[in-house]
Amino acid sequence: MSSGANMHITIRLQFAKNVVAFSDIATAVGQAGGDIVGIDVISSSKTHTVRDITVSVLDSKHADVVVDTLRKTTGVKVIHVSDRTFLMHIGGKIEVKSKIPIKTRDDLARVYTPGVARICTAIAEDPTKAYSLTIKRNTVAVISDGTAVLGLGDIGPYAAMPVMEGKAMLFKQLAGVDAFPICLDTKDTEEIVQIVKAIAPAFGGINLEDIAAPRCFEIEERLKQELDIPVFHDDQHGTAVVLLAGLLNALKIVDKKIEDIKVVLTGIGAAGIACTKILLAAGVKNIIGVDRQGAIHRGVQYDNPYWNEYAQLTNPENMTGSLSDVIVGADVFIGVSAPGILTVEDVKKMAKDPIVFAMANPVPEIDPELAEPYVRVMATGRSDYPNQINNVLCFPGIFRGALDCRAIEINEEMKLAAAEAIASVVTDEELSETYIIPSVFNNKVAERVREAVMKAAYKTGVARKDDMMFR
Ligand SMILES: NC(=O)c1ccc[n+]([C@@H]2O[C@H](COP(=O)([O-])OP(=O)(O)OC[C@H]3O[C@@H](n4cnc5c(N)ncnc54)[C@H](O)[C@@H]3O)[C@@H](O)[C@H]2O)c1
Ligand SMILES: O=C(O)C[C@H](O)C(=O)O
Ligand SMILES: [Mg+2]
Repeated sequence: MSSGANMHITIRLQFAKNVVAFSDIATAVGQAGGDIVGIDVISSSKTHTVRDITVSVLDSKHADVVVDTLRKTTGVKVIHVSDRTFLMHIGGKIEVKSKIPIKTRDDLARVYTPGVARICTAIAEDPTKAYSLTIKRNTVAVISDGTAVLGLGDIGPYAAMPVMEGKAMLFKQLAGVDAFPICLDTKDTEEIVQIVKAIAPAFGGINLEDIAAPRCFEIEERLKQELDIPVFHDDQHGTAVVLLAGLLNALKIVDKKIEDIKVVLTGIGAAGIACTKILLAAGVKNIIGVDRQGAIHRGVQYDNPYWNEYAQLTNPENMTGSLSDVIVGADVFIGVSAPGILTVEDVKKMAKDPIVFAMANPVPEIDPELAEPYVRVMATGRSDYPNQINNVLCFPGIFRGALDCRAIEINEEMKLAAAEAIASVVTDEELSETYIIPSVFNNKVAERVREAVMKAAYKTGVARKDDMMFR
């Protein structure tokens, strides 16, 4: 399975009219397995025509096959090939816009010097005014060091930017939150903590993203202690919240109780540890974590201190061995690890009505099409299959709620409330094997999450804004 399902490429071709007809070109594309979904005439002379053809292909390898076929077709010259996804990224995906135009000298004197000085003085006298007089109240920093980007791993801060820009787009579109992507060229915990603290005045919240474990745990802990605005590591808590929402609904379908299930979870990193903790808090008793070298168990001293703690909290029967060994009889598989590590044979060893959440991005632990015949409920992190378990269902709404009540933190109660809110969007009548979790585009999600999170924030005393509605 590729990362580019439904990929479209646009090929600019010049062809000699007296040598080749467009129908020959279409046939060549078809024989190479491509599907022409759009044609634009760019120019035409007596002898030559230039056209852009948009072709649907399976993945980048398949794209090369189609382009090669055209290159070998007599009379055809491939001028260039572009990929629609690449085109969408040219120049980046977001920009800053002013709310008010500066048309006159008078406007200038208000938005800028000298008028702005009065505003600055007011904030200097009362720093809480930063919430009413600056972008702070609606702005979140999306911070990454580029070390655990999707499932691509440590690809660095430049390569991480497109993901962070995408997160900013989602914050804005789904919850009206202005988010700014900041990718740091350092992997040093202390330096990251100091940089984030130093830039915090502009922001009402900090969303940490794609920072590898175990460093991400310390960074988050330190920032939570040292800042008075919410700090939330999306890959840990956003994922955990959405996973719990999906699992609560999937268990209704298979009619199993959360206390009775056996869960096997792969990838004991940022997402895996947080998912495990939320599941334990929600009542799961038997959960076994598996990383590269097998099941995490007591009896080994791990270099990673978080794994030693993990072994204490999980694996009640202290099972050892590989994923294939421990998956026997499991009711639920959760993957937040790497592509293709769960086999069909493994799925066949699971208990009746298996639930498989293969959430590695962009390529899941098992190809849903291979797993499909053997599972009862299948979910992935992807948008091109049903049941997308992705933290995008959580982070816009949870920050919307936290910003609106000016919460000092996002605590456990707020996360559990968010999970229940997401799950509740799917009604009992709607619930089915292919609909356990609402779509990213369901506009009820962010609003429900916001309300539930604010309620929990007021209840737990972390909201700073007076709001009689939630008292
Ligand atoms: N669907 C979602 O919403 C969502 C959210 C967060 C993370 N993810 C995905 O989960 C994965 C992990 O993300 P993370 O932020 O926790 O990264 P991470 O680097 O913190 O952790 C990844 C863990 O997986 C382990 N791992 C790698 N290959 C493995 C293998 N073959 N078998 C067992 N374990 C293996 C690593 O050793 C590490 O402990 C990524 O693919 C990411 O895209 C999905
Ligand atoms: O970015 C996503 O789509 C989900 C998640 O944050 C991930 O890192 O995979
Ligand atoms: Mg992420």
